[in-house]
Amino acid sequence: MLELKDFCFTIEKDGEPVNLVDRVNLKVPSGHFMAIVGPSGCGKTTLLNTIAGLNHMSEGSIFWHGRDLEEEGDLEPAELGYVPQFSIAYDALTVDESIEAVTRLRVKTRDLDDLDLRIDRVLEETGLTAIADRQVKVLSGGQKRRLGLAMELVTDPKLLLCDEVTSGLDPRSERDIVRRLHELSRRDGRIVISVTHSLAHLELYDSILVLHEGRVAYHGPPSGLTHYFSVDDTESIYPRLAKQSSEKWRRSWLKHGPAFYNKIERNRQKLIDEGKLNIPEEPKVEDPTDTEDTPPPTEDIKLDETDLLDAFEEELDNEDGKKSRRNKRKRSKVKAAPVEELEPSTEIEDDEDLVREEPEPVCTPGFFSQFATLLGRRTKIFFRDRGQVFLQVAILLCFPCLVALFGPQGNEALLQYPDAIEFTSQDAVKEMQTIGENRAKVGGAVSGIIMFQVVLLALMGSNNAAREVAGERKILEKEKFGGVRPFAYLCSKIAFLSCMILVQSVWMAIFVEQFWQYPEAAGTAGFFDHLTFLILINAAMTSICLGISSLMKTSEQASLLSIYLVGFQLPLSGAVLALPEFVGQITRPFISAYWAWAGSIESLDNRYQAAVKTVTDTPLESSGTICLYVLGIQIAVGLIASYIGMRRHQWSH
Ligand SMILES: Nc1ncnc2c1ncn2[C@@H]1O[C@H](COP(=O)(O)OP(=O)(O)OP(=O)(O)O)[C@@H](O)[C@H]1O
Repeated sequence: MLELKDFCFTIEKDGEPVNLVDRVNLKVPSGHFMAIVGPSGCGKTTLLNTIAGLNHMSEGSIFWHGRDLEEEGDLEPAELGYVPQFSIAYDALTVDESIEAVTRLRVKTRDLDDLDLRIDRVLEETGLTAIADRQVKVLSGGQKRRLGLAMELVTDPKLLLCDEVTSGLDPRSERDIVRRLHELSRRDGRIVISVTHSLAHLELYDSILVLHEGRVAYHGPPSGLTHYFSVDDTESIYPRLAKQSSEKWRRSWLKHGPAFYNKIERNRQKLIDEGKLNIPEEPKVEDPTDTEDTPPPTEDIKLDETDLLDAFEEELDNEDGKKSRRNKRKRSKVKAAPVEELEPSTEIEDDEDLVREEPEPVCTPGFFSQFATLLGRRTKIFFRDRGQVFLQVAILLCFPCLVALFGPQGNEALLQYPDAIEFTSQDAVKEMQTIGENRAKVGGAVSGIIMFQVVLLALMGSNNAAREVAGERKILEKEKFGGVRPFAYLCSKIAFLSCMILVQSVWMAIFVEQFWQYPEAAGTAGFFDHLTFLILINAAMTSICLGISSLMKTSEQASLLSIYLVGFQLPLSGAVLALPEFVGQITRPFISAYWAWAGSIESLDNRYQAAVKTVTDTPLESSGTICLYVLGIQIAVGLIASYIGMRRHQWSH
């Protein structure tokens, strides 16, 4: 049983509190299929999200089988399934792979057979078996919704919340989904709550909750809807709702709620007696008006309350289609059709299958298991996306080629000043001038080649990470909600991006080395120091852009900010033009390119260092270790920002 008492979700608008969900009192017994309907913007999704815990309840209480979730802790991720409006599967994966990944992330399975059994079960329950090896990107809208459903069913949730899973579907697919949800509510006492725009197929639900401006206007069986609202058909309900205030509707429902609950309970009891609901006996539903005084009947609405209740009760006893006392009114389009009269779905199991063994409690897998699954999935998605692979390979090959073009300039021999300088002849002056020009030229080329490598690797780093989290934010939010640890997610990103960083940086250093020999000091490991700085600049930009990607709301914002960040690296590094001293002191700590450039120059042969210094007025950091530390700090800051961003709740529907 799910029970809401004076359940509110409040926001601040212009400094005033506004209840988007207002004092909702509700009881939903086990094995129940409920629809939430109402005009656009009435708060259906907000109510669903607040029940799910995605919005924090402002007031009231929520009970799950008598347990106060606010005080005694939330539902376990496995107990709750939430099917959002958007697709939660990666286009590049197949149906089977998507379900497998989500099972591995959310369920600690005993062995591979157990995993296979689970996957096969949900494929069958959602009618996806025949298309299990099809890629998500080629699925129809209805198939994608069923996949979303399948991905939630892997944990066998006891409470399944669906947000407009039928919107935009053709009538056949819509009916198919509603029918499946109906079937799912008949198993293991599962409660299925579905927000829907559609007023079709309401007869498949056990109860309908009508919301108006965040308040309950009705909650009862579908058969009572038109009577309650004194309308001829369900389409007329919304115009009718608008005729009086939501507060009056709320009060009216509080008055009549008990009769409707009795009917819900009687219907349910009937299903149990007929063996169509395999749930344990539940205590009788109590009067929902216990929570507040029953208000006086509403006067504006011209409903004779006693009449209405009588008519309603009479109709309850007339499910075979006999006319009620209000027989002058046309029959509702949502005539209560007993579930057993509905045409059977070919893809739904027989009733005998509904009685299943008590499932084992589902445990969330550990960190390493989630990490391995996330990493495996990320790698698979990368290699499946041919466009992405092609782009990465093109960048990998072209960028070092661009740098190599300048190799010959950097290879030019560095002329030496004579030990004793005598400006006695014009030739000597000319020679000194030539040496000076040569030093400036070689120094400029060496500095330029290093900075070119650094900037291109910074660009690669930004390209690696800018969309990495923001591009899949919704899926991340959904998976966090399902029990995925943000730290496992972060580590999987670190592992995946580290491979990219190593390949790009090592290849850049080795390829360029073939055309321009790094002038390291004799007897030192200058080239490896340079390689380390190339790896670090790529890692720093990747890490910072990963942080940006995690903190930004959209991938467009993240990409734009990352591009600006790379764009500022070259001018603010001071490698081309020296910045005014005070500006340089302020900006330098944040410019990764400066530290990688300065660190690499520090590992050059002394003569080349001196040559570089002749072409730049920017003060060069004389300790490579400090450059290493600064880049290390930048990487750490980026990762911390990434973690904070990944943990942060950014659910949007
Ligand atoms: N976090 C929020 N902050 C401010 N306003 C919000 C927030 N969440 C929802 N709203 C507003 O609350 C109202 C109800 O939104 P909700 O999405 O729940 O409606 P709905 O009934 O599901 O609508 P629809 O049927 O069009 O999807 C809307 O006006 C929406 O703009």
